[in-house]
Order: sequence, then C-alpha cells, then structure tokens
Amino acid sequence: MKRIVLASGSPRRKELLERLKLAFDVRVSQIDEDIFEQTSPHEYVETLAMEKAKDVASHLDEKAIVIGCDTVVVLDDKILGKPCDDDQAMVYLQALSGRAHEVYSGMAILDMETGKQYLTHEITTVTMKSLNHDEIVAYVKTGEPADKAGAYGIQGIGSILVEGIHGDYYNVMGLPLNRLYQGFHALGIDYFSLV
Ligand SMILES: Cc1cn([C@H]2C[C@H](O)[C@@H](COP(=O)(O)OP(=O)(O)OP(=O)(O)O)O2)c(=O)[nH]c1=O
Repeated sequence: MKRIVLASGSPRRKELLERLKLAFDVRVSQIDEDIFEQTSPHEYVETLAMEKAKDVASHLDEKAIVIGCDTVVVLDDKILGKPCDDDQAMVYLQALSGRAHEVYSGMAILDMETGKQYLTHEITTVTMKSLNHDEIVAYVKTGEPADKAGAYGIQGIGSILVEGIHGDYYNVMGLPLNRLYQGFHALGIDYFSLV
C-alpha cells in the first residue's frame, strides 16, 4: 500500500482529502514562502506547491506520495495571499467587493518510489457581492479572513459574501480534487485501489 503524505498545515486541505476516504499523514513544510518572487500567478502557485512537496519529501524516512499545494487570489493581475493583519484583510475585501476575481491553486504530486512528478494549477472565478464598510468590519472581526488567501473563506461565513462561482469549488478551498485525481492517473496511481 502506498503511503500518502499531505504536505500542508491547512485544515481545509486535510478536510478535503479526508472526503476522498484516503489514508494519509500530514506533514507541514517549513519553507519560507516570502522568499519566492511573485512571477505570474500560475508560475508562483506551482513553484510554491512543488517547493512545499519537495521540502516535506526530503524529511520523510520512507518513500511516499507527497501532495503540496498553494492557493492565492488574483485581482487585476495582483496576487493576494494571506493578509498580514486585519487592516490588510479590510483592504483586500474592499478591493474584492462587487467584483470577479480568480483563485489559483498550484498542486504538486511527487511519487518518491517512481521518481515521477505531476505539477499543475487550477483557476476558479469567484464573484463577490458588493460589501459595505460595516459588513467588511464585521466579517474581519470574526477572525475568519486571517489565515486565508484573499481574506475570505468560501466554505465558512465567507459563503454569504459570494455571489457566484465558475469552476472547481474545492480549488477555492485550497485543493482541486478533480486535478488530484487526474494527477494520480497521470502518475499511474489507481485511486480506487487506495480507498
Ligand atoms: C480563497 C480561500 C482560501 N482558503 C485558504 C486555503 C489555504 O489554506 C489558504 C492559502 O494559504 P496557502 O499558503 O496556500 O496554505 P496554508 O498556509 O494554509 O497551508 P500550507 O502552506 O501549509 O499548505 O487559504 C480557504 O480556506 N477558503 C477560501 O475561500
């Protein structure tokens, strides 16, 4: 049985992988995300996903399939990561208010046994309703924006701020499940033999 390791400290990614009924361990990468240059969004999220996966793989004592991800929000070609504080969360939400933006997740899958790698990204468009100042203040106060790209969580209270979505919902939450399945297939890993 192949061992699967999720290279992420994100509780959302853990929750999503659990939905696929796979047995897996979680290891959190120690890379410093701030040292990576913000190139184009897809290059950026793919680079970070691969670096997280490689870092975790390098610390494992046995071979595994390692999954790394990175998620950002992109508005007018600008990358919005996790807000550094409440003020930045307010600025992000003001900018996103009443507009459509893209959510990019990069995903890297490393099969340490075969040495094969799969690297991809998924893009989902999210339209946010117009938010007034009081709503933004109240939402930031809930604490939900703090650890989320773009300062909102579509799966939580943030769901009431979202008017529409085009594409993979799970990608917005941080782990594009359909791509994951495609990646397993591309690497010759039979998902249904793992469940
Ligand atoms: C837009 C959006 C992001 N997010 C989250 C997913 C990610 O956890 C987070 C983006 O930060 P990431 O840097 O991608 O991930 P992380 O720091 O949480 O975990 P790790 O680096 O260890 O893998 O934003 C939501 O939960 N809901 C949303 O609607």
